[in-house]
Amino acid sequence: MPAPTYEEIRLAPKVLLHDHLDGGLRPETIIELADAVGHPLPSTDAGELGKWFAQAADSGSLERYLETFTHTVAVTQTAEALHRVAAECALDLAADGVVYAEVRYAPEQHLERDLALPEVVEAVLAGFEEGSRQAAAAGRRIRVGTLLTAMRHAARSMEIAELAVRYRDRGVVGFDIAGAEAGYPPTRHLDAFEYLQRENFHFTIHAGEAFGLPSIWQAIQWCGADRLGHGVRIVDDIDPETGRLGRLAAYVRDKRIPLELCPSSNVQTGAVPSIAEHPIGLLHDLRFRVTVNTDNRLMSRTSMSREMALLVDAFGYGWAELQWFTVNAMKSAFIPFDERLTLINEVVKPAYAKLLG
Ligand SMILES: O=c1[nH]cnc2c1ncn2[C@H]1C[C@H](O)[C@@H](CO)O1
Ligand SMILES: [Zn+2]
Repeated sequence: MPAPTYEEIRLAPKVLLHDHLDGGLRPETIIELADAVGHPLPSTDAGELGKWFAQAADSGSLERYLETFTHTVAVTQTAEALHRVAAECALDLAADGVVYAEVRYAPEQHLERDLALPEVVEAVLAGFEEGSRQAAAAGRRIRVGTLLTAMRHAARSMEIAELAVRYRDRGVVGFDIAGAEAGYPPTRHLDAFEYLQRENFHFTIHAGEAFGLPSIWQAIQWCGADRLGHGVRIVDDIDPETGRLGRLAAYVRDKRIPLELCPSSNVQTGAVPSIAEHPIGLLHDLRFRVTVNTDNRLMSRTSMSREMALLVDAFGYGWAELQWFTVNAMKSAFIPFDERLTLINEVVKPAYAKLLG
């Protein structure tokens, strides 16, 4: 069977668990929003600006990669701006064939003007609803859940965890911590994770991206993370010659802990040397609960379809593997089990059954 093409992949249903709202703005929108608030940008030409983000993020360091967010955060400090970028996010994902997405952002980064935390959350939720409604009207159905992120270098994780729980029945489906990993272990936020567990809520933790096994171990065994944001460094606990797993890697695989892998982002931050050398190949072969994600579509100039197409090219994957990634992601989502099952059985499987022929 011929390899899936980019256009065929775009039309196939896909599921995305790790995508940052402030990492996915359209360059044109950044320019308009920046103009309205007088924020200076490296370029006011949409094509040039898109290139600038990709090049600046292509730094080989997570810290330098994160500096590019100054611009996207600076222009999203009002309810209108947040509503707009959330609506456009839902539309862009739907146009790319994503049928279910969990999109995250850090509410604490949008308080520079006069918004309060609940206003930030409400603006984004309303934007996702509006974008999803417009996408459905255009024949592209998408469901978007929100994860609230706390910044790991800051000290607001408890407040953000409480905010997430407060909005749990209005579209917020989980919690996350992000930001520079080295020097900011997840255990700094243990009180927030313990609170979330007491509330029977769900969370993922960025771990094992720019720092290795101790970060993954803490995220799982101290903090109780349901999923790992990236988690790619779990390969450090696998013998490359024999495929033999260390205790932590065995635990992650045995417990079916989902890995939110983001191939292009990992190449940009220097976590891996290239897509072809990305440990996703090994982790797939060893049947870890692997999922494929975009991380930041603007900084990586990517989409779910592009990430999948890159893997098809590098590893020779076909529809069977793309279905496996998609079902893995849907199984690992933070929405209720019956709703996940419905999406798997009524949306994902019938479409891939046709593609598999
Ligand atoms: O891949 C990432 N690792 C750690 N932090 C990240 C990554 N991508 C985005 N962020 C940060 C920058 C954003 O401003 C923040 C919230 O989305 O999360
Ligand atoms: Zn991320």
